[in-house]
Amino acid sequence: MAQGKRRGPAPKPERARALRRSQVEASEIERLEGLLKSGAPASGTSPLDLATAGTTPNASEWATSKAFDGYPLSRYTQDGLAAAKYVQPTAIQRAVIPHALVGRDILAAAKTGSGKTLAFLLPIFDELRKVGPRHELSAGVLVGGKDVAEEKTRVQGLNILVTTPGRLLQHMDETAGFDCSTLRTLVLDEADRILDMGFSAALNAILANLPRQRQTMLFSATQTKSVEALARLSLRDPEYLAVHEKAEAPTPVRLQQAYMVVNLQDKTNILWSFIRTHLQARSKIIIFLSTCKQVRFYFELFRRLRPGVPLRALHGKMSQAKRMDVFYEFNDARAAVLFATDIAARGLDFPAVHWVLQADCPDDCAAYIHRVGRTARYTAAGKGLLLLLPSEREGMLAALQGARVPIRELRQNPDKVQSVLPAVQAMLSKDHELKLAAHRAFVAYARSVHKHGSSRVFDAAKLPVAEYAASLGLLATPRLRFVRRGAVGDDENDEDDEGERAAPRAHQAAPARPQSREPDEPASDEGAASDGDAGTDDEAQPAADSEDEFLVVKRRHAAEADQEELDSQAPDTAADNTDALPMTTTTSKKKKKLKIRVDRPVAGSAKIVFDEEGEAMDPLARLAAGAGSNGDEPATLEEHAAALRERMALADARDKVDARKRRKEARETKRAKRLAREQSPDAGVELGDDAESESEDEAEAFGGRFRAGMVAELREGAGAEAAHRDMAPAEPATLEDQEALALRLLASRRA
Ligand SMILES: Nc1ncnc2c1ncn2[C@@H]1O[C@H](COP(=O)(O)OP(=O)(O)OP(=O)(O)O)[C@@H](O)[C@H]1O
Repeated sequence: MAQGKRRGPAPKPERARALRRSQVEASEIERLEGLLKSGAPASGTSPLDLATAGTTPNASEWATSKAFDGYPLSRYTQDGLAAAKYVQPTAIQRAVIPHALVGRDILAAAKTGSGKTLAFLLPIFDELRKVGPRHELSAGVLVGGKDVAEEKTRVQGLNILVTTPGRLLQHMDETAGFDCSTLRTLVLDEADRILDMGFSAALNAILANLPRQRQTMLFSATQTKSVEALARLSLRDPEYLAVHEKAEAPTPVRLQQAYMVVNLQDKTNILWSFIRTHLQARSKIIIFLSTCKQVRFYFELFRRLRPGVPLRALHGKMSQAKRMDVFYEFNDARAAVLFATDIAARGLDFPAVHWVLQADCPDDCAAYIHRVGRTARYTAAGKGLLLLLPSEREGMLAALQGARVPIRELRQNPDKVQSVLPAVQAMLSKDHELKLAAHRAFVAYARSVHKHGSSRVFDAAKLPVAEYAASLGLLATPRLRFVRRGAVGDDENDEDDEGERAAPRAHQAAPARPQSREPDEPASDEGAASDGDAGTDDEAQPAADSEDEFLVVKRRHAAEADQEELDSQAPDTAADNTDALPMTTTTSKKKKKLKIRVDRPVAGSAKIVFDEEGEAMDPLARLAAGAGSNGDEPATLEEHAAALRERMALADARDKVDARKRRKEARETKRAKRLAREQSPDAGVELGDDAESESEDEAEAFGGRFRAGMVAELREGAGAEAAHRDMAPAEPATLEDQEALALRLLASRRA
């Protein structure tokens, strides 16, 4: 068999395929480049304005396309868009993409949830096409909270780099060989925030290190003067594309916004009630608080109280890995509550968030807009509720009105506000960690307000600190060392040696416990409440009713008359009047019914309850553990504690009088004995022994023990007063005496 002449190795099939692919890609790039050159929008115009209604542009008029497939994007990018079901670009995308594709610098602003991310990602992806069709992509995310040493080994030669300014600067400074000289496109998302956070110096340093020939794009949802200044510094002949500039409001159209004026000390009840009343609707809720410590406290507290919905917490003190976990968990949840600081206020795109509750007033209007923008994203609807203290109302509303934010006043339906404070206090009394968390939350919040100074919105001097402490379950108000005397709260603040003083009663009335999880409700997978079932008393703890019954509409101002009705939130039409009722946490009827009877033992029995370790249980802890075991419980633990304190003071006074009387009697007895001895030597010995046992020292000691007895009573609960009175005159000396006393004590309690 004749052998043919060998002409070298035949091309392998893969090689042939690769060759064909690169030829196809090369010709595709050429075609797209041609389109980009011929159909680019004129500089200074917005493609949105160029678009003519109802007409389909031809290929060379791609700049006005209303569909992604009309843009000169590579086949890979088009396939990706189709796979992700992105068909029509949003307004900001239509405005930005045509300019961005031809490499222009851009300063863009659009409302939250309007699709800014894709507006800058698409041009980046297509830029990579130009880098080289056979290029293998490498991408990196550099953010704080990760292992920087490990990052240093991986940051070389990245094609796409997503980073925070601080971390980028760190790598520029510290990572040998970290090279940005090939950078072609720089995108700064949330540009205003970068500047707010004091990163302008860092940013200037970064810009100085980047190649001058680059495309730079700045995006933000709220355009500020500082962003414009940054644009002047870093952009070349930029396109200013603010697509919602002429919109009636700076917030999404499908967002319903309301505010409610509340007292600081009512927030715990309101938060609890809000969560409980939105259970049935299986809502996804984000609750914004000012500080990490508040987030921690409410998360830890509420998960122990088991509201019947998964709870999550997100704040800046968490590791990056934990943050990511929480992000995905909340992302995937159908119904959940996320307690968060402003770390979750910007850029995060959680799907289907129904409610954003700003429990603490945001720093400013921009912060408000970003926070509330976590709901009503893209075409979804959503609701936002802002809680304002009376002192914050004027300043914040003026700022919101100045920015044309359509917000109207609601007030809480007092029948739907559930008082959870008794349970909170009970929890704290037995859970040291939680008490510590409450203490820290209190100080952190006060500090956060204090740091604002006396601004138009925040007024530290007007904070009802003692009531607030009580509302976090603290029986004493933590000392605020950073507050000058009298600036926050009253002067007593600094006087207590322990750094604490007794808090006045919280602004709450009747008791109610958190409702137990209903059988069909999902358990909070953050861990069960440590004290078992939190109670099922339906009367004291209304069931999770219709979510909207919690809020009722206040009479609207004339200017708000045209605003879309929020009447679904106002089943109680009788409540539709301007004069909001003062905040009450339950009806006076309930208050009366459940009022504590200080002359009766706790829950009908003053018997001492021991825990598993054999320790006598604190009555507050006992109430927490057994709350709801019967319907005859005291009104509130706070009332209970106050009553006991009062009784202790009374008993203490009585004790002193008794002790004085006994000392006097002892002296008189002594004198009588001495006289008798002097008169009758036979009687002396016996009487003398008795006199020894009733020395003044012992009388003092008795007084001491009696006070200890009152402390014990505070521990045991109400109802032991009579027993202590009985006990007073005859302190038992022997075991038998003690047994006899114990029997008397028990008998008096049963009576
Ligand atoms: N053209 C589109 N078609 C369908 N969905 C889109 C489109 N563009 C964006 N989205 C979706 O809209 C949501 C919001 O987009 P994105 O996160 O980009 O908003 P944003 O303007 O950056 O908001 P923020 O300012 O709050 O960060 C995302 O879930 C995104 O997938």
